[in-house]
Amino acid sequence: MDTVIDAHDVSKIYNRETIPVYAVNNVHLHIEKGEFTALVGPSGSGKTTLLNLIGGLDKPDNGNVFINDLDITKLSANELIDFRLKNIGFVFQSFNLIPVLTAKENVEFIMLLQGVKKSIRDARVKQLFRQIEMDDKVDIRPAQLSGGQQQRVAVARALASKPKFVLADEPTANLDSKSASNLLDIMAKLNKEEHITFLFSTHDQRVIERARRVITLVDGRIVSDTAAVSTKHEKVDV
Ligand SMILES: Nc1ncnc2c1ncn2[C@@H]1O[C@H](COP(=O)(O)OP(=O)(O)OP(=O)(O)O)[C@@H](O)[C@H]1O
Repeated sequence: MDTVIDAHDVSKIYNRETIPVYAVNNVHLHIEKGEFTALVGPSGSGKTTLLNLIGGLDKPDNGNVFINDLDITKLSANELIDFRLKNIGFVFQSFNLIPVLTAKENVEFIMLLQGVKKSIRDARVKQLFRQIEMDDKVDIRPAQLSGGQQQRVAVARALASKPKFVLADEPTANLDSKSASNLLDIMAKLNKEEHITFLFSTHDQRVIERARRVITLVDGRIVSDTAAVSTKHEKVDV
């Protein structure tokens, strides 16, 4: 098995000095290459905090986060920035595209920061826009795109530097059901055909139904971990 994410006994405690909040509480989580996994749970159960710890956007108070065997909790702030840029794709609830850039420029941006040469950038952008089925929208700015189209561009941007995995925090929260379903189709296709690993948090039942593994958090702890077998879900060890 090819483990991409190994969160080991990870905790994040807010307000330690007053009334402590155990946002993530002794969590162990393994994600293998090629997974399509949903993180679910009530509001405030720690989904965003856990994704931020795995993505190196925040540091745990206890425990370690290994990404392909590298303990990212040991990296300095600058090393983490570089590591994230090369290894992790992020998709946010609110799309977070840069408004003054076109769709193509948004997708190209990280490759420009990495000094990727133009011919390679152009080929990658072309391939990504084909994959998100938006070849005809490359030169359009985010404000002229629908929410669903903006989120598809955000997925393309997340994939631009060929990350080891994509973290998506409530990617369909701001989408109507047709756009949400379309986004899921594209993510599922990228997962199936390109073996892209996705870990996403969601409240959306339609998204949960599409996941192949569903991990439930309550009060910062994993309370269930189920693997889908065709349309059924089968319990696995937590
Ligand atoms: N910066 C912070 N300072 C203090 N408490 C925080 C902070 N961020 C999150 N929390 C608390 O940590 C807990 C987990 O929050 P988190 O945002 O991770 O939950 P969530 O499952 O993503 O919620 P939602 O589904 O509403 O987005 C909550 O009790 C929240 O109030």
